Amino acid sequence: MRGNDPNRKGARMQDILPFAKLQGLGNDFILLDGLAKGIDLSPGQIAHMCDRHFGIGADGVIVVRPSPQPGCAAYMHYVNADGTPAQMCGNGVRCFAKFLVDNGYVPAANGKLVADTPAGPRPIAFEVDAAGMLTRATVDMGRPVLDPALVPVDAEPDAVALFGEPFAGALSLDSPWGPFAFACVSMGNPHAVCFLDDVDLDVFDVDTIGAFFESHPAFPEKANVEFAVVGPHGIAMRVYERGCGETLACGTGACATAVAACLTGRATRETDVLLRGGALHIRWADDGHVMMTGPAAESFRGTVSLRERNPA
Ligand SMILES: N[C@H](CCC[C@H](N)C(=O)O)C(=O)O
Repeated sequence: MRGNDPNRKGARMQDILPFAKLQGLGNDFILLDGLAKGIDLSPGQIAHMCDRHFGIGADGVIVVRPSPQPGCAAYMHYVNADGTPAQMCGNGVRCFAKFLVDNGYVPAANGKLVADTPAGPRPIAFEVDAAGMLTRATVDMGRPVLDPALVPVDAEPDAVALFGEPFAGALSLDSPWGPFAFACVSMGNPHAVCFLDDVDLDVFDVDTIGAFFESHPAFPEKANVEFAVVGPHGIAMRVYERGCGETLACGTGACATAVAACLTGRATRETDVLLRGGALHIRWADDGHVMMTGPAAESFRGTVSLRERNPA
């Protein structure tokens, strides 16, 4: 029988990777352990894995790699569902921490670790359950970057007209649905936050309008686009992510939204961002660092074939 051919089995083993599927508020990721053996995937392989019909299905892939930085537990290599890499992923880094703790790379008793990321080191304090599995984490997401040149965004100078407050990364962009005012912030990755008034976010066409602005020329590296409505219980927000589309939650987007809301007089320095997948607690600390607290959970584990491709 063909199934007993040792040569065939050898070929199959090289093409199959174990993975873990984790999520933070429904923002879901495929995690691959690259600590012992290097894992380099093509954009096509990433896109196949993330396809919700032809692959596993996810918003992105996280490859856990050794970190050269002293004091860092490991390095988080994050890739969007379309195969494009990104500098930071807030929900992803909580799942990254969970992967390290649950698999024994970091002792649960430590209660903290430092994640190395393309945006720099990110200290994390985590909670575990009775079995020592990580359940929630608070991530020091670093300082927001407000200089338009570094977001990057081709901003306009006159923010006061848009927000009633000075804001460096402000601009108004025309669209088939009228003008939209954005407050742009980087958390290591670019975000364009639009505050909407008197809009029911549940029926707002995030897919169409978000896609229009994600690739707008005003954003040289594209942008994660957030639509936010400030309310009595926090900031409701939906997000169209760069390289992915709408996700149920976005940690860096929640941080960017909270910072923009604070700077434009719409919120205090501590608030809940209410996403479709749940709430993230954001505190913009006095030292300028943004602290993000939220859950992380494992959905399942499995093995994935690297030979498969999406049909053309
Ligand atoms: N979901 C991620 C953001 C991914 C950002 C990525 N789409 C980009 O290109 O910057 C988060 O929780 O922060």
